[in-house]
Amino acid sequence: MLTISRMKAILTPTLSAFTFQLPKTTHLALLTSKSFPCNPNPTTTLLPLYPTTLSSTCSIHLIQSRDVHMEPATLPPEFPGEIHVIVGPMFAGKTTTLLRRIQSESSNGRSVAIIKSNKDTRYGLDSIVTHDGAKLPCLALPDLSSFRQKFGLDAYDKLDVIGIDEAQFFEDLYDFCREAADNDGKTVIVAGLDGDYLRRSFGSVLDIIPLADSVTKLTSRCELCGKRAIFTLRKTEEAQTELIGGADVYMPVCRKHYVSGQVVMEAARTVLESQNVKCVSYA
Ligand SMILES: Nc1ncnc2c1ncn2[C@@H]1O[C@H](COP(=O)(O)OP(=O)(O)O)[C@@H](O)[C@H]1O
Ligand SMILES: Cc1cn([C@H]2C[C@H](O)[C@@H](COP(=O)(O)O)O2)c(=O)[nH]c1=O
Ligand SMILES: [Zn+2]
Repeated sequence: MLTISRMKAILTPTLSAFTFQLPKTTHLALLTSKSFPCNPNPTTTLLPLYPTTLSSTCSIHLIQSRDVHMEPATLPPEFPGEIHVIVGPMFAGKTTTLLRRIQSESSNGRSVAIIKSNKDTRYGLDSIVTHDGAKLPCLALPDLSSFRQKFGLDAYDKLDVIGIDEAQFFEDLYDFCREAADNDGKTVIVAGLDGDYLRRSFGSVLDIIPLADSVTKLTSRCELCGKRAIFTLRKTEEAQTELIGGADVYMPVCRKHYVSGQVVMEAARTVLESQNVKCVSYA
């Protein structure tokens, strides 16, 4: 087991970024359960070497620096990044908030870029557009892992802030955000739906909450009563999770109208489904 002082010693970056070197006169030994059969911990452990206290049945291998081979360690950047998450139902102002934050970062002299999913082709692929018509240029991509390559490696290095809209459509959201903030020092601002039309967790948006510096949940106005809307009701009978659309397909609703609306829509979907099944069985 690692003591606090040993953990501090390991975490204190007196080591180079790419090599893990032990001085030749080290009093540390890398012991595994194989080389040290009486070790109660079966995993590889860094332990102090105190030969006098060890049982004579144990064989010990003192590994000198030239023998140690470890994967290159990546130290955090000098200025670590940040992750800010904006969630809420449709029409809550997520894209508007993202645009404002990006514009404000840009006017503070920071270099910015916005990514959206190429699944949403409603307003073309070269800009993100709010339900009010405000827009900013963006890159529409199938996944986030292709961003560095598409944006250009040099341009990526110079980038300070990355905005991601429609985050629910990106499967690799977690890895991208972690790497961009932890390793590359970027500020990442993520906007997306926390829940789908059935109020189930949507894509990987909720997975990045543990990585986030801040989480903002926005609300809209219920289209049926004007109260605070926290859910998105799908007005059509389609049942698949992903269905691109705007006010023609969805409306923001309060809890009461979600529950009553969902009962009506579920009943309609069930009727349509049973009719489809009949059609298929007659065919
Ligand atoms: N029921 C609605 N139907 C259409 N537009 C709406 C509705 N409710 C609000 N809006 C408009 O949508 C704007 C928010 O748009 P946007 O930022 O694109 O939201 P989000 O990204 O959360 O879907 C609001 O400022 C408002 O003008
Ligand atoms: C609820 C819900 C939404 N979608 C789609 C519909 C829109 O194309 C986007 C959300 O856009 P917005 O910027 O938040 O207005 O997501 C979906 O595919 N499935 C759903 O359940
Ligand atoms: Zn309502």
